[in-house]
Amino acid sequence: MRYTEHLIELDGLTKGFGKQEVLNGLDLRLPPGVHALLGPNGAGKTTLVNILSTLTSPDSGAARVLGLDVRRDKRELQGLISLTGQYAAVDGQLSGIENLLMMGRLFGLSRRAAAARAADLLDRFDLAKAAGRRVGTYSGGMRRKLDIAVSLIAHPELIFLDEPTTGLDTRSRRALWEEITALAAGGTSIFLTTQYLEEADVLAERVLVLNGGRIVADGTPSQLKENVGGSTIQVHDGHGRVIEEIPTRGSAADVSRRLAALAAARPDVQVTVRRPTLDEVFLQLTGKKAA
Ligand SMILES: Nc1ncnc2c1ncn2[C@@H]1O[C@H](COP(=O)(O)OP(=O)(O)OP(=O)(O)O)[C@@H](O)[C@H]1O
Repeated sequence: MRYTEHLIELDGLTKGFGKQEVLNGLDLRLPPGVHALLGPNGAGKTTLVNILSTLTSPDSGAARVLGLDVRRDKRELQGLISLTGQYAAVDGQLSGIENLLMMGRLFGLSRRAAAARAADLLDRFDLAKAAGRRVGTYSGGMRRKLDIAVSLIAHPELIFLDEPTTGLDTRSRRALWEEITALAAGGTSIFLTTQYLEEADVLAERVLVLNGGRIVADGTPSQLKENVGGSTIQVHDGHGRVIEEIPTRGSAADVSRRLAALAAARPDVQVTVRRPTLDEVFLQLTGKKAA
């Protein structure tokens, strides 16, 4: 990476709207990689992404992205990042392919490279048939997919994806996951917000949970699961289906006590023990169920 060992650095970052404090003094150091920001509705995920991508100014504190200050070095930073989500600009007057080519050229791809990459992305996101149509005539879902494709056309240092797969069909969601994995393998960092914990689990090296204006958890998916502790004993029926889940504290003593009680009551029952899921981590940290 060009500027610093840190992808994102926050020091005492705050942001509010009127009397409402949304980000309440965030401190963070993130290395390059794929990172997911989780949090209940209204936690401030979009607000943080907007600050990091220079769309919104923080009230106080510092935010550096790729070593650049989001306020002072705004222009330079804008040339190194791309953003998709509710605010990304796709021109409704242009066709799908024209939007892609324009963005590819803006990011410095040759005409030929931009055309090849555009054709590949249109195909992956099932937009090839509509490629020549004005985007103004696209459905909401098609627009969303084009918005994502536009942000992926070049290889910026860092891509922000704000709830990228909300409302996408399964095929497009998988296509996006593959694109993210391929971009990350090529050295592009990704910062995504998501309501889908499975998405964070599959993609992210590091997961951050935002709640009540603060980052309440920060770690790899497995670290977060370990912190929750409590493995669960699953009881299966004769067909291998789980018919009951018995929560435990996760210690050998507690698991064996509960297994002993189960064995005494139902000696022939089949069991497995599973680690906590990211859903359970989220529930414990925020008191809310994920989407
Ligand atoms: N421009 C604005 N003016 C006033 N309030 C705002 C503005 N933008 C966001 N907010 C408020 O700030 C809080 C955080 O909003 P934000 O969109 O960042 O949350 P989020 O975590 O992205 O939520 P969701 O998961 O629902 O998308 C909300 O209470 C929202 O109403």
